[in-house]
Amino acid sequence: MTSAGDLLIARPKRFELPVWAVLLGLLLRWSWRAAWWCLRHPVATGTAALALTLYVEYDWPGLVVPVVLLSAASAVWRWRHESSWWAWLAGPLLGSLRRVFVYRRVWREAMTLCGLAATYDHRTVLPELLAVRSDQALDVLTVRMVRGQTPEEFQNVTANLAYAFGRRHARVYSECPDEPPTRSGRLGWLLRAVDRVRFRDRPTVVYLVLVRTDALRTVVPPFPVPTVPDFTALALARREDLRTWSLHLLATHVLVGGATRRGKGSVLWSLVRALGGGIASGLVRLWVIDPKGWMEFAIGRPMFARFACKSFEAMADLLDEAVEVLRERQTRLAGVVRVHTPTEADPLVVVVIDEMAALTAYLQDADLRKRIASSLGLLLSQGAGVGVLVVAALQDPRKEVLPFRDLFPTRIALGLTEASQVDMVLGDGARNRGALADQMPRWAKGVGYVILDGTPEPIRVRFSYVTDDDIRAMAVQHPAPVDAADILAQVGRETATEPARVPLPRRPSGPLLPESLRNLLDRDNGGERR
Ligand SMILES: Nc1ncnc2c1ncn2[C@@H]1O[C@H](COP(=O)(O)OP(=O)(O)OP(=O)(O)O)[C@@H](O)[C@H]1O
Repeated sequence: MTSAGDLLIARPKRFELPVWAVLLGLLLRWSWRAAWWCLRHPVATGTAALALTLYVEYDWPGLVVPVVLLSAASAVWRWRHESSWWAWLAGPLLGSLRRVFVYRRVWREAMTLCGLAATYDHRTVLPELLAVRSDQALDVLTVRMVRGQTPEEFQNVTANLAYAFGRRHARVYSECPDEPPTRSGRLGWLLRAVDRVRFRDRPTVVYLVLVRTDALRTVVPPFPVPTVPDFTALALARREDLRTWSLHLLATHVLVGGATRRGKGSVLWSLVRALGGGIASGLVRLWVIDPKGWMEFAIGRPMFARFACKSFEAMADLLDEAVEVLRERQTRLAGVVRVHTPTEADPLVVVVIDEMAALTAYLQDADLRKRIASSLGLLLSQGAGVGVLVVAALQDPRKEVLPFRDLFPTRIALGLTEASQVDMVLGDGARNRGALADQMPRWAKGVGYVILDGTPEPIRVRFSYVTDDDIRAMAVQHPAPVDAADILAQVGRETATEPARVPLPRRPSGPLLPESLRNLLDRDNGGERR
């Protein structure tokens, strides 16, 4: 049995330091820290040293005069070239101030409460805030993750991070959200070398983008119509960072998902507008299907090479003819090119379908529905490479409604009604990565999420709002050529009145007899067995 008297208590030996040694140690420690801080912040240190020298030499005028001169120079710079002023002066300055006075102050609390702090060796380890870069609308925080963390852990708490820093919108990127600029000129090689270091792949950091000023709150006016559209960059929307979001239309199909009255029309009309110059020159042919019957597209009719809006047979015919164009091009281009290049002789055919579910799910005529489904399946699986593209809008993105959802490589999600629909439109995990399309406020008409080429993270954009008057003006300025419908010698079919819808065959009315009995009666009457 062990008693208290048997226990051996071991105490570490304590050295008593004289007070002067303690004070000297503290002094050395703080001096080392101050020197290290100055080395890490050369601009702030240099500015402070300069200000001190000027003050000592010239008293107050030595400080006031340079401040006034620098402010005037800055104002002129901003007036003459605002973007470079933001990139080189205001952005870095504002970023440094916000880093110290906004983010560093609440960093520990925010990281801990958002569940991003880890514990190692009985110590709390936090993600490290490396840098903050600001522009007119956004703050981009470069954050070094704790060892063992992945960008997904940050993406899963994107909304928490936004609110933790007092913002409504945030996005987490695993790679630098900015692209390296194109450098040319005499010093281009040097700048390119610097960019290679600046934009190097950094798997240990994530980029947290916080929206400071929501640039998408105001309506975006229509973009100018280029004379020759660049099919790889059609300007359609404004991004959160005030840049223009451009659609890469070449060799892709586009799906626009959005609940009713969320602005699907503005996406389609922004696209039609961006293609305007090509419509008039014959470089693009728009084949438009509007199952809502004249509701959405009728005022732009002069711009369309083909238009079907009243009968579903005409819509099915239009799609069949698009398949014919596809087949003809496949035969002609096989072994010659891999991707069709639009020319006036061989234009890009864009089949625009508003409310696609009307053709794929709500159409009652089962035969017609099957016919439409088979044409759409062919167009979506084989049309992109030969320049027969489909741009479709729909409200309900479920598989039952749109079985070909996965055949659309480019997808746009406007305001949706359910969280699950976001991933249905943009792909698995898009909502976790920040596409909160189901939480759009009422004012956010025409606001949506898109996925940029090459990055898995979605960005928020607002499509330009093309009014009815703009559409009328476009129809006058950019009408389709008179022979626009004549791609496969089909002149006149669509300009002719659409065929009246043939009524569905009805079952002969009569006594409700069982099938077997009716067969027996038919046989007795000399009729054929059913
Ligand atoms: N980009 C936009 N900017 C501002 N307001 C817009 C924008 N797009 C649409 N709106 C507004 O939202 C309303 C609905 O737009 P739109 O008809 O395009 O929606 P939709 O999704 O096509 O509707 P539906 O489901 O009925 O087809 C418009 O009347 C317009 O006032």
